[in-house]
Amino acid sequence: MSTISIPVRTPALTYNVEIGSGLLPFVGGRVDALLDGALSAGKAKVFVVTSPEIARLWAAALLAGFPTPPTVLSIPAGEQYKRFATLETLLEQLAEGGADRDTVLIALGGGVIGDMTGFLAAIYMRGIRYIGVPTTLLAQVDSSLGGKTGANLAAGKNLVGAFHHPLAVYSDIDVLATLPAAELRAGLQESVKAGIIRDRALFEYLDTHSDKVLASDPAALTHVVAASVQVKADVVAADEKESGLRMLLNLGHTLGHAIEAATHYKQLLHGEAVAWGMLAAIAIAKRRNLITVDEHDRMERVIVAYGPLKRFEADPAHLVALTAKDKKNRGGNRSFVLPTSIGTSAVFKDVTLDELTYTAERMMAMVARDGVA
Ligand SMILES: NC(=O)c1ccc[n+]([C@@H]2O[C@H](COP(=O)([O-])OP(=O)(O)OC[C@H]3O[C@@H](n4cnc5c(N)ncnc54)[C@H](O)[C@@H]3O)[C@@H](O)[C@H]2O)c1
Ligand SMILES: O=C(O)C(=O)C[C@@H](O)[C@H](O)[C@H](O)COP(=O)(O)O
Ligand SMILES: [Zn+2]
Repeated sequence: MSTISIPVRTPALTYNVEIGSGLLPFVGGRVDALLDGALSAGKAKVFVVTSPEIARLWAAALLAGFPTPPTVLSIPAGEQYKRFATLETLLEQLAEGGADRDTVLIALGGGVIGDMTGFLAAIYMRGIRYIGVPTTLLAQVDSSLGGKTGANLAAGKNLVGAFHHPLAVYSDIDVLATLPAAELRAGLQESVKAGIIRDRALFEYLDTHSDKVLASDPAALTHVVAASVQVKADVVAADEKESGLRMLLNLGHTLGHAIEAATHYKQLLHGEAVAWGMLAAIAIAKRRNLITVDEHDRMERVIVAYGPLKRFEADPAHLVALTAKDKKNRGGNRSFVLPTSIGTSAVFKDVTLDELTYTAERMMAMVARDGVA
């Protein structure tokens, strides 16, 4: 089996994101080796956190590779469960199951499972280790690395959490075969984002290979996952805690997160909300002459190609009001990520309420006109 390993370098540790087909049955052995044989020696317990549907599809292949059977904890699927109530249930289950400071958690699932398992690992006994086994395209290209973990509040997206990196990430491209098409498309919007902010070659690839990518061609998906992970690994290495450069990974998220909160995390997938947020951001960039009309139209075409852009209900003024909760805001100023070309971007602290209102109203007009039911 040939795999690609991409290191994520942080001040405290360096870990690898391993990407390949047929990786799942080998994860147990790799984790045991990473822990110097602690699993086979019975010195560390493993808890796999997942959801019933993912467990049905992929848990057997993962569990078979462990020297001793891990305990499986299951939570319902969906963004609306990325909440404290779910975490509390899991924390009690860890304690009842005898998890201790040597325990290792495995996140088997998409970004919701990954963000919550990472947060569990950050707070259980003040911090234990975890491993990512991402099963959605979104989690493979973005959420499984970088150490942002957390949960949502009614007031806003990801308003609680901790920076806590995994020990390693194992991305098996084969698991994407069972992913619903809408989830694949939503995840690919984070790759489009990575291309727009920092990697023109990735953007061009997504533009010119959309047929193969959307048909889940394994070679095409492997390329997209590896290139997206490289973008994120480079950004995280330069700015782990998001004091500057890392904000670029938030392109489309200022309004995207506002849409998710306004719709109570129920109407759109995260990547679908980010797609609308990116359309809004490129509209501001065009209006400011940061990008040419041609660049704008090409970005718009690629975002739409990886759509469909789903309809949702929200009041533009409410969306703008929700951006006040954005974690990137500092000293009363909003930080807004805008592209400056295809493959470059910057953080702007002078985006006005008028610009936000213009773009939110324009976006809601597009939702009404072009949004897919
Ligand atoms: N921490 C980060 O850096 C970061 C980055 C991007 C997104 N996120 C977060 O990630 C979350 C979105 O993640 P997501 O898009 O993976 O959604 P998700 O975790 O909700 O998973 C999507 C759906 O796909 C199902 N599923 C997962 N794998 C499957 C498979 N292989 N086959 C069939 N079904 C499968 C899940 O059960 C779920 O119903 C959001 O909460 C977002 O905020 C975090
Ligand atoms: O890793 C990052 O940094 C990102 O911003 C990646 C985003 O795709 C992701 O949705 C992240 O969860 C957003 O984090 P937040 O800090 O804006 O809540
Ligand atoms: Zn995101």
